[in-house]
Amino acid sequence: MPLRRLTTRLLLAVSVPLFLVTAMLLPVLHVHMETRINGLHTEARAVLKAGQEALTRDVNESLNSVLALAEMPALRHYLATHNTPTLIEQRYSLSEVTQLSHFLDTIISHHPRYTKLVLIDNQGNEVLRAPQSVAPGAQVTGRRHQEMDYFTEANKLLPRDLYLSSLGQDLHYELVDGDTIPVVNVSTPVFDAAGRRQGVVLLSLNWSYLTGALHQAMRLTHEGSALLVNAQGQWLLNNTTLPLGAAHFGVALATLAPAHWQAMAQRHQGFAVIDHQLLYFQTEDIRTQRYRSLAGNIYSDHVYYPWKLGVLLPKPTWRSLIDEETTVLWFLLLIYAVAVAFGVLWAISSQRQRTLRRAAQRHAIEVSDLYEHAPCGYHSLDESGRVVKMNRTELAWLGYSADEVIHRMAYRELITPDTRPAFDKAFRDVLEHKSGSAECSLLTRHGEQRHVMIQASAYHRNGRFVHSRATVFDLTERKQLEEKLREQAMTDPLTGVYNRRYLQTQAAAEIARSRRQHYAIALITIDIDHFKHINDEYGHDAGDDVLQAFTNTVIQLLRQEDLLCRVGGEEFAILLPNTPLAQAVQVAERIRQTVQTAPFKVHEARSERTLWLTASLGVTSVMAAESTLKAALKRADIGLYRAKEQGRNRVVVNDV
Ligand SMILES: Nc1nc2c(ncn2[C@@H]2O[C@H](COP(=O)(O)OP(=O)(O)OP(=O)(O)O)[C@@H](O)[C@H]2O)c(=O)[nH]1
Repeated sequence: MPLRRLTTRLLLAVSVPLFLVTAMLLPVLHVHMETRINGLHTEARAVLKAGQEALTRDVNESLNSVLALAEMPALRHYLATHNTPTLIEQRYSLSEVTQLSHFLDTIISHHPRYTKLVLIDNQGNEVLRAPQSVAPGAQVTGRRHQEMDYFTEANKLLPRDLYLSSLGQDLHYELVDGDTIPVVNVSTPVFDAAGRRQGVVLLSLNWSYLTGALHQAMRLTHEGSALLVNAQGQWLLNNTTLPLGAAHFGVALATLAPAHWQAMAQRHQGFAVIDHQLLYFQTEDIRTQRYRSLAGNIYSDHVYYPWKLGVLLPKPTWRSLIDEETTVLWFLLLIYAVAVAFGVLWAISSQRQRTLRRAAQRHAIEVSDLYEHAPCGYHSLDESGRVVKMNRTELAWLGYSADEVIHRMAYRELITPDTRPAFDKAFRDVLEHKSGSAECSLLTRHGEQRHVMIQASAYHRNGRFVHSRATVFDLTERKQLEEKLREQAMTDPLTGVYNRRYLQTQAAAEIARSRRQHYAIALITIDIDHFKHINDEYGHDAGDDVLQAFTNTVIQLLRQEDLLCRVGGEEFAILLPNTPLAQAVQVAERIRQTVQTAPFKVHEARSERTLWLTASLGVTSVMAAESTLKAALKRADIGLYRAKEQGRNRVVVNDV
């Protein structure tokens, strides 16, 4: 049972702290998570902005380059000579062509952003290309560009207008240094100084290079990805984007990642959370960015020419949060460990406290039982002597209930008036000297007295008297025993009447009283005649029987206040208070006559025998001047001897 309780407590001790700590930490972690998510939004916006600006800047610079080339006098002139063949030999030497070609080669080769530059005359014929090594794209056959959109569309434009070939839909690829790369063709018409149309300049942009620069500008880590699609949702990056799987230039995002495309297609900009990833996107239309270039109008083969740039960042999860901040994890584990440790300590200590409490309760019950049922009384009194505590033993002695005594009675009221002074002194001693004792008599509810010894001490707390603690010993039995012993010492064991010692002590009191009350005291001594003969004839036991029977006979002849004592073997004395001598003589005579006529039965071996006795008596008065019985006894004895001498069975008065 205790093991089960300990197990339950341990479970509570572990689960409650865990629950509390979790309940406390959850809001904190939630706020932390919110902060991280807000930070992620800010980061996504910043990354998106950086990417968008980089891409726009690069494209705009490219557009400006095309416009600048179209306005180069040498290039204009070169195209003009082509449109007027007769002028070729006149105006352009081979070295000049070579020089122009080298110049353009230098420009293109120093700008990895471009793949090629092509000069096309009004008929769609390619008149110059830089660098020479770049092969035509898949859809460019030969060196004739009459059918190509970048020629046909640009050839219709006004000066400083630009035409961008499509991204994605009609893809253009070129073989550059052995790699097939997507390109974006930018073309613009070339006019001579007279405003005559002389051809078209085509600049092909290396889209792989531009998007590579985009990644760098966005500074994406391996966890983030860039998304770039055109208005139709075609993938415009030539790389592999891990979260979305393998992607290549021109693939439809709707196929690759339907949810992402759905989110991006509905709005121009915004964000969405897809599969624990945060997608931020923004639509950009380079044609509306012309204020950043020198272009007039920018055209393309579609009504709209936007691209949608997006950034995909993993949304933080609890797991990622913890992985990132291992210190926090350890801190959390530490808090949990501390909470659990405290809980376990609490469980063990509370179990121990419970055991100790139970032991203390048992001990208290035992102590209380000992206190309540001790063979002696216990009580405590306050400073005024009022009972504040009393055990059942003492309550039983007194015959009161606890409710009647405790906080209701002063202990003094329970003590007989004659012994109160002793109690008062002892209580004062306790108050002043910390201990005291007194022999008192308790007055019970039923009016009886109980002689007790009280031993008390004071209980102090912080130097102040709180209450007394008293032990009460019942002396009644001891008193009774003492009385019994005293009586035994004063009583003749054979006959049960008092002995000589008692006679002498009691006589002194009687003499004193007679003196106070002025009455006479008489004394009679009695001796059985020839008692030795009874012993000798019938045995000692028969003699004892005779002594007992004799005593009973005499007692019946006396008053209650007369005192019969056995003062010798077969010799008795009777003290007669308030008795004049004459009356005493009458008593003595009555005794003599009764003894003479009374049959005394003695037991022999198997029979009973009746004996007849006589007794001799001496009578005297106790004189007023005598304080002891000594002289009176002597006088009575003299009277007795005289009676013996005169033949026994007679009363002789000796009152001189
Ligand atoms: N059975 C018995 N005999 C006792 C007791 N005390 C004394 N006696 C006897 O009493 C007798 C007293 O004898 P004595 O003093 O000679 O006197 P007596 O025989 O009575 O003769 P007188 O007094 O002269 O009449 C003795 O034999 C004692 O032994 C007693 O307690 N029991």
